[in-house]
Amino acid sequence: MSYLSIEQLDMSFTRGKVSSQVLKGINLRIDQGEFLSIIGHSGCGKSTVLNIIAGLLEPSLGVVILDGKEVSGPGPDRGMVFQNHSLLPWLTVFENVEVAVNKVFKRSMGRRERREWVEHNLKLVNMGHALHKYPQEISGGMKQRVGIARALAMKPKVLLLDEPFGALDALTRAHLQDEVMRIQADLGNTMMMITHDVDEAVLLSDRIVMMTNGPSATIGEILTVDLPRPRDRIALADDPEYNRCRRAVLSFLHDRHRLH
Ligand SMILES: Nc1ncnc2c1ncn2[C@@H]1O[C@H](COP(=O)(O)OP(=O)(O)OP(=O)(O)O)[C@@H](O)[C@H]1O
Repeated sequence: MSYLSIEQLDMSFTRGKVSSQVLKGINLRIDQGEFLSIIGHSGCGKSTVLNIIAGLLEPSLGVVILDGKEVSGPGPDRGMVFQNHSLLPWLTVFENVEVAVNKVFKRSMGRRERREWVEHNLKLVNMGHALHKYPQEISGGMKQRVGIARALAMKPKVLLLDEPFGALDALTRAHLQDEVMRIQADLGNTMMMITHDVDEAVLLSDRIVMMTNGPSATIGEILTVDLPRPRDRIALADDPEYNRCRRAVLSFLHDRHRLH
């Protein structure tokens, strides 16, 4: 059985008497430790898929099963990272992560152990130097690091990343992509990421899920990225398999499923 499976998912939003179908017949199976990206044109329903897995939205039809258990609401077994950091401005970097850790591990970890765990996770994303800074005192990339640390600190079974690097400049983005790859290699996390960036999808993913345009969007194709890890962005620029994958995604998005 797959670690995470999405079975026959349909989603419609209803306003008044008008109902619009956003997703139709989404089926997906994800293995433990896999890195999966979802790519597709704006508005096709990528965030809706992620929000259903997170338990923030209830699907009109179908189920999500994580580690043998049906998803029926939000929970700490699914960590989320959003494009725009969602840190609490009145708490320090340390406290932002601590709030989540206290919520999940108040009973199972002692006070000191929890504090060490918060620090450990912030060090993991190279934020050990800024524990007592407030969100407004750190850069956008640093805020995203804290968001990632906070999600990881809950020891989620799957990490859901909704365009986590979308608001960052190219250099910061590259640094964070490398860090996420390093963390995933170290910890073996199962990750699902939404992106609009073809290079990012190919660099990070084991598989890329390409969605058709809405309404009633579904999975058009799934591409397996057969590149060894660790992956080096510079070396991959001339790699035939890297370029084959890149072309396949670009062709899906721009030739076969262009927006009219
Ligand atoms: N709560 C909601 N109520 C009504 N319609 C919604 C709701 N959430 C999303 N939609 C609609 O569902 C469709 C898919 O939205 P979604 O945000 O999932 O797309 P997306 O692929 O993530 O877009 P983008 O790439 O621009 O972030 C859109 O047409 C959107 O307007």
